[in-house]
Amino acid sequence: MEQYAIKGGNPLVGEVEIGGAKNAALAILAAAAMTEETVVIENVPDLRDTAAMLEAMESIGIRIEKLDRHTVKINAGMIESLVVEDDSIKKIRASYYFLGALLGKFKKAEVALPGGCNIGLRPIDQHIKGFRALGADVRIERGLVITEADRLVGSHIYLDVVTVGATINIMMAAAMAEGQTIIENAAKEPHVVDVANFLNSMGASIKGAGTDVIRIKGVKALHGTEYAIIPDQIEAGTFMFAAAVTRGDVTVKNVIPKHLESISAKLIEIGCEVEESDDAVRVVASKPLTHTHVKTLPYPGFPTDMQPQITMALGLSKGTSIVTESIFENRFKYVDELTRMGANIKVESNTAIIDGVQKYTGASLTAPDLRAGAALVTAALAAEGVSTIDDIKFIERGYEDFPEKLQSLGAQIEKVVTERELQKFRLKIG
Ligand SMILES: CC(=O)N[C@H]1[C@@H](OP(=O)(O)OP(=O)(O)OC[C@H]2O[C@@H](n3ccc(=O)[nH]c3=O)[C@H](O)[C@@H]2O)O[C@H](CO)[C@@H](O)[C@@H]1O
Ligand SMILES: C=C(OP(=O)(O)O)C(=O)O
Repeated sequence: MEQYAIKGGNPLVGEVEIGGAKNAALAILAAAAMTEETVVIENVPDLRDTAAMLEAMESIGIRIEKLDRHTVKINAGMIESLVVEDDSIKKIRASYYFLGALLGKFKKAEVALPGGCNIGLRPIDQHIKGFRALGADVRIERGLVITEADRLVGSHIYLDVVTVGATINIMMAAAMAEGQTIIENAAKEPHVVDVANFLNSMGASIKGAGTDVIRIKGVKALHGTEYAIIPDQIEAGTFMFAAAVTRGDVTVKNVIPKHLESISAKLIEIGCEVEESDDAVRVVASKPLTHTHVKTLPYPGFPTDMQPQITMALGLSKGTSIVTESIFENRFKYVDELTRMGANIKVESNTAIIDGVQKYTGASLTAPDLRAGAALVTAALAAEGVSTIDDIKFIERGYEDFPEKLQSLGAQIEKVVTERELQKFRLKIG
């Protein structure tokens, strides 16, 4: 069984390069199916989720060529099927992007219902509402979402909740619809803007991405492009909090500091120093951490994908903190694991009430999902003693070379497979 073995206690110090944004990459890969021409995408992170997406694309006849670890050449000119039900795709959330992309281009798609992190109900009613508003028929049969249309016609769509997935999906479907589509109450996340920029680089006409009203003028065809994906806000934020809890000094490089503002603001509130430059942010944690309150919100609010990381840090911060999760109803499952490390956290409905403790101690832990898993890794890096973390496949969904990057900052972490390797790790760290 693959595990991370971690000996805590070393402050993380140094510089770390942040990769391309998972949640932008997954949508952009699907959107590359919207032209027969060749698309080259750079800064694609090498993750379990992107591998699953590429595998699913190949399964329907899309040609994929990896030019290097992070650059993918895609040609969907010979697409053979509009049914995406590859086994790998059932595990990931972003499979739903094939619906918008294929419906937009081919007016038909059949895609396995989305998987992804088990953090709440995660309905797709707003995606469906959007496709129907554009004139598509949508039904769910045999575990597939089936959507088709004779023609797609632009429409005025008001989203009932701010949803990243539905905003992007409707934007993709509307990119090749007849006439204008207006999405109101749209999500404003950096990856919404990145997908709009990508589609525009293919000849789409999308304005307003990054605000809550997006206007899309449908075009007849999209063309090939070369495009580089934005840096991952959540990977960067995870390293920033790892610096904070290990009392370290870490510079995250190749980031867009603007995208990290809500994260930087909370780190400053809890006692860290944060220095921004053009494409880097340095976090120095020289003072003891202190309490704060935080509520997850759509961008530019504090991201739900950083909620486990901040809760983990507040568990080690002086005083009482409150974290309110307003996006997903079941995103505190990891608190039981933190409790096993000595944390004093009480969860009531969507709120965690945290009484900071002086230290965590190493324990045998299991990652319940992607970000919770990353938060447990950082908790273990701050803890006294050795921890092991199981189910790291969740963490590998969203973090490329996580142990290696942490090692480069001085962390004692290794991926081990056998009991013997674990024993070797224990002997090595003494
Ligand atoms: C692959 C991907 O990009 N995943 C991200 C995406 O997930 P995902 O696309 O699932 O998240 P959404 O932004 O769509 O969800 C936001 C809220 O809207 C609700 N909702 C959503 C769609 C819908 O049709 N109906 C509905 O009620 C959800 O249950 C949730 O409460 O955005 C989330 C919020 O930033 C992130 O945590 C995920 O990492
Ligand atoms: C929740 C996440 O991913 P997904 O939506 O793919 O499950 C995440 O990236 O934190």
